[in-house]
Amino acid sequence: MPNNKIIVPLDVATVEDAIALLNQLPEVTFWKVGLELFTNTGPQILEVLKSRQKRIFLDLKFHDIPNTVAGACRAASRYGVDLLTIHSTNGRDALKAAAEAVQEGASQANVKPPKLIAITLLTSISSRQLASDLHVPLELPEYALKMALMAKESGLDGAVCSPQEVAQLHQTCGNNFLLVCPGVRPEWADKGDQKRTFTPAASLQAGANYLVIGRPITSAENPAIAWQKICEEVKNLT
Ligand SMILES: O=C(O)c1cc(=O)[nH]c(=O)n1[C@@H]1O[C@H](COP(=O)(O)O)[C@@H](O)[C@H]1O
Repeated sequence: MPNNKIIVPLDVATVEDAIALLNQLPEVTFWKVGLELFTNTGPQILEVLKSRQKRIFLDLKFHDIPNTVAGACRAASRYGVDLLTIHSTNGRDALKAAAEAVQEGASQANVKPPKLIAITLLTSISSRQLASDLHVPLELPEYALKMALMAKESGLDGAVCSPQEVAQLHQTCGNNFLLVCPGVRPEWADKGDQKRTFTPAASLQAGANYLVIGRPITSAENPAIAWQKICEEVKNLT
């Protein structure tokens, strides 16, 4: 079912608001808990999601020195979530340390280790900003690919990338490297702060394993109808 490939972020401030979304969207099987909700309320929402048999993407985007990143990944892996993020710009040493720490944390808690995936380049950054703000002299697709390859070589399970780069990453990194794409916008939705977008159908056709789609659904006047429209768009895609 293609709609099992859509992850909806709980980008809200309170557990009550998160539960309201869960109730409005009972068909969503995979939810993302990110910085806003986790910083406000801690791990409480993870238990709510587990009690409803939902899959969980814990998107805490760790970025620090190897020892600190490893400690954070070890701790996060004890929650028994399905996906966990760190930034590829942590560098190779931290990525390797994080990959090991994920296994340690999960085995300490006797849970399945999460798939550890690295942000290649945030989907809110344009080619121009990559050059002018981040002072990266490479072309954006080449930079994203290099970040994904470093993550793969460091033992990570996959990467987060924009759908505009996913075909190239899929071709180079292979079928076993998980590719998760935010920056997904149906034709009828506002882009907001997202710069490198594709539609849901085009993102899946380009090879994304999962799509992260937030505001087009969660900020819609009727989230259930927005969800249905997106499911309709992707229904014939595998
Ligand atoms: O790691 C992420 O999920 C992420 C990486 C990235 O490069 N861009 C990005 O938008 N995200 C997340 O994906 C979600 C996108 O939400 P919408 O822009 O509302 O669809 C947000 O929760 C972001 O935190």
